[in-house]
Amino acid sequence: MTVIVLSGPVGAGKSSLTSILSKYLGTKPFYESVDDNPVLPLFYKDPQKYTYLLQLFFLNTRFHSIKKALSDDNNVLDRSIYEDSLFFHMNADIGRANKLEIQTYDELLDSMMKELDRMPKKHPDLLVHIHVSYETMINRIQKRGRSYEQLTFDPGLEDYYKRMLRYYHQWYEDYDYSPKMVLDGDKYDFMASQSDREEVLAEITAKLKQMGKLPKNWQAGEIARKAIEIGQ
Ligand SMILES: Nc1ncnc2c1ncn2[C@@H]1O[C@H](COP(=O)(O)OP(=O)(O)OP(=O)(O)O)[C@@H](O)[C@H]1O
Ligand SMILES: Nc1nc(=O)c2ncn([C@H]3C[C@H](O)[C@@H](CO)O3)c2[nH]1
Repeated sequence: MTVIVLSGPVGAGKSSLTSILSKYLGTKPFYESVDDNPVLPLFYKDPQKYTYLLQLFFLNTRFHSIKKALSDDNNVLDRSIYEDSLFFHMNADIGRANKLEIQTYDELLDSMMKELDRMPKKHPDLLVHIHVSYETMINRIQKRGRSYEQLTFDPGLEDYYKRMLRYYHQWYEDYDYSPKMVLDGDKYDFMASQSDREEVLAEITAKLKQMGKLPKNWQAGEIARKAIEIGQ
């Protein structure tokens, strides 16, 4: 099997699909640190003050989970380490980090990536990017309901999220660490529609098959079929 990373902006559906896909493929899910992240609410309240600390927190937790995930050739990861850099530089571009912080962060990330050279695998086998429009993103953020991510909490988040979508567009175009594919997150409701869920899983497994990363006779067994059922 293989290491798959899901990418995409806030609320795109990465955690949800990580759960579905890992059950479907019978692999282990690795989630981003959100509910146990003490810095995240502080950041949304005062981004100017907490950008740097939040980035270090994410880099640290992501690095630990990547090391675990890449030493076992059988996982699905919710977000990539490459997106940490996207977030940091996006925040730096709006004046939330100074030159020294930028330089220190970039050097630290570089050293961490070099450290990964010693792992059995450095990059994922496949990046699955979930593309969403601004409208979908906002709907999903509202649906999930984390208070500090809402536009009512900070109207400035509208610009922040629109900027994020632009940065993600360019980031995905430039990404070349592994094969990649994009899913239309506006079109597929893999949370409520069983046929959408089946289509999304079929797209991913077709890509893995084409890459030779699925065993030749791989068939969705009993447990995999359960992952397709809504409510599982
Ligand atoms: N394709 C989809 N169709 C409908 N609802 C979805 C879809 N994907 C996710 N959702 C819903 O949108 C919300 C956000 O999803 P999720 O938490 O998986 O996003 P995420 O990309 O992991 O976000 P973040 O980067 O902020 O952690 C959840 O309420 C989830 O149920
Ligand atoms: N500033 C910042 N830098 C990151 O590296 C980063 N990674 C994730 N996040 C935010 C987005 C969601 O609110 C929430 C869950 O993804 O955490 C980040 N925010």
